[in-house]
Amino acid sequence: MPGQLTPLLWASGEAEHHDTRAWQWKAAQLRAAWGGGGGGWWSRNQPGRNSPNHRLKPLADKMRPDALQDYIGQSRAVGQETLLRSLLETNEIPSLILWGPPGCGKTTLAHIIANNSKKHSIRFVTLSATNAKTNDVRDVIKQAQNEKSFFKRKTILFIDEIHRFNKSQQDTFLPHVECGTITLIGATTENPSFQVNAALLSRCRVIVLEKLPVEAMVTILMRAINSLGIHVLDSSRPTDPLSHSSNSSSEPSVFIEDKAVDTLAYLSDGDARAGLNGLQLAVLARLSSRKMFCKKSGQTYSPSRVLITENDVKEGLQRSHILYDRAGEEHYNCISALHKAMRGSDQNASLYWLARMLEGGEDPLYVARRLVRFASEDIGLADPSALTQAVAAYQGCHFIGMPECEVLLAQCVVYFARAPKSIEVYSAYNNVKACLRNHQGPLPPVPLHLRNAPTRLMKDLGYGKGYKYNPMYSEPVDQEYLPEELRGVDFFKQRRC
Ligand SMILES: Nc1ncnc2c1ncn2[C@@H]1O[C@H](COP(=O)(O)OP(=O)(O)OP(=O)(O)O)[C@@H](O)[C@H]1O
Repeated sequence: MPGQLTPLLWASGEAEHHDTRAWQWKAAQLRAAWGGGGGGWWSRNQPGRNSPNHRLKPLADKMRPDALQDYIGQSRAVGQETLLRSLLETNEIPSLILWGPPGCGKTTLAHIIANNSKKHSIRFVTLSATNAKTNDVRDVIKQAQNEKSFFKRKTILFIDEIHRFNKSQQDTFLPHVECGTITLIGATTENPSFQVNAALLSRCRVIVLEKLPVEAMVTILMRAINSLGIHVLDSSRPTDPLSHSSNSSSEPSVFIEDKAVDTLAYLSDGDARAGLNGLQLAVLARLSSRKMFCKKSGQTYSPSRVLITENDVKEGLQRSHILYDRAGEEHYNCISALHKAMRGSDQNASLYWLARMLEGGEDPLYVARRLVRFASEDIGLADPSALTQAVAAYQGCHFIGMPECEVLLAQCVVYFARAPKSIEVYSAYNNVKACLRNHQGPLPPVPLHLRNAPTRLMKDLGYGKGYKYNPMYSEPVDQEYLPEELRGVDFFKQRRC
């Protein structure tokens, strides 16, 4: 295993993330790779090549298994001895919430259930909470009611990213799950105890899916590699595949180093979509740059063998990651850029970073939570109403969801960019925390005069003795409120104590 590499987080060039032109250039390169030079080989070799729009589908979608026996890993959730497995086998599907990290197989499991249910004449309807409106849910429910009463047909409603539905949207289907008009299957990357209505949650079985382990990732990648007709090169037998040019067809033979497969499996961090996208981009990039220049003849030629190396897959993974990443580095880069733009009072850039996140499918509540923090950390007492604004924006987003809530966030972001800034409270509080953390030995006792004395014994021990009750004095009271050993310390002025 490549020890020093961190999954999905190797150096990607800070400047590139913050440079729009670099971003656009990467996207253009990527598009070229998808439809460009390698496209011919790709469309002739990829799985599902006979379907009319097969060139448009990502490899991950094409490799999605249709049956449970091809579903890799996740044995704790759907292994042989599990309850869910026996329910699926007898086709008794309960309402489910599939909870797990991106690319671990939630949609795939729903797809397998859909396939199975079609065989038993059960309707399977899919909605994505990122773009479905409450009316879409109502339509599905109405149809489900008709199907149930006229044809005795059951309906399974699959809602991808169910956590993006707000409370009132989730309330729409609660009674229909309760009375059995629909069986609900929701998929979410977020903890359902916080993001799914308690009433709805109590009517669903929560299935926890895990990050796919490296071995499962290798199996998934190897299936794709085999179906693409790519040969795996055994690194224990060092031969140069490019030196053998026995291939007579015009199609190149594609090879991949075995360590490239291992590295891809490892760096995908349990996300099969990232791994398969990375593989696809590595192959396409290598194929599209296949033309070589021969110094001797002065002509270009295309070698009949192409080798995908460890570096190619890293590059492929990095490219796919930039475009599809919602849970990784790009998500943190963008929120950091938004925070800094607001801190720098640049309303223009603040709006840009906000839109870039929302358009990329970011959860609006994630952004709203950051605004609540910003209100106190960066604006603080320079404009205390900022905190109210942020909390209101958070609640508004929760009530109305995307896309309607985007303007609430935009308003709040511009308000914050324009607001006066003060870190007085934030840094004073940090000074107090540093003081407590750096303290050696037992913490100083609370001064006796500041202690409450609800019992006689406490009074006898001197609790509350000498305390001056401020409202009784017309002039400022001279009284110490810090422990004895901190006397004179001013957290608002000094950095450390
Ligand atoms: N357990 C699995 N077995 C085989 N292939 C898998 C498995 N999990 C994922 N895949 C592959 O990865 C692709 C992406 O998986 P899927 O769409 O199910 O992820 P997801 O958990 O729904 O992710 P997200 O939360 O990002 O939507 C699938 O199309 C499939 O090719």
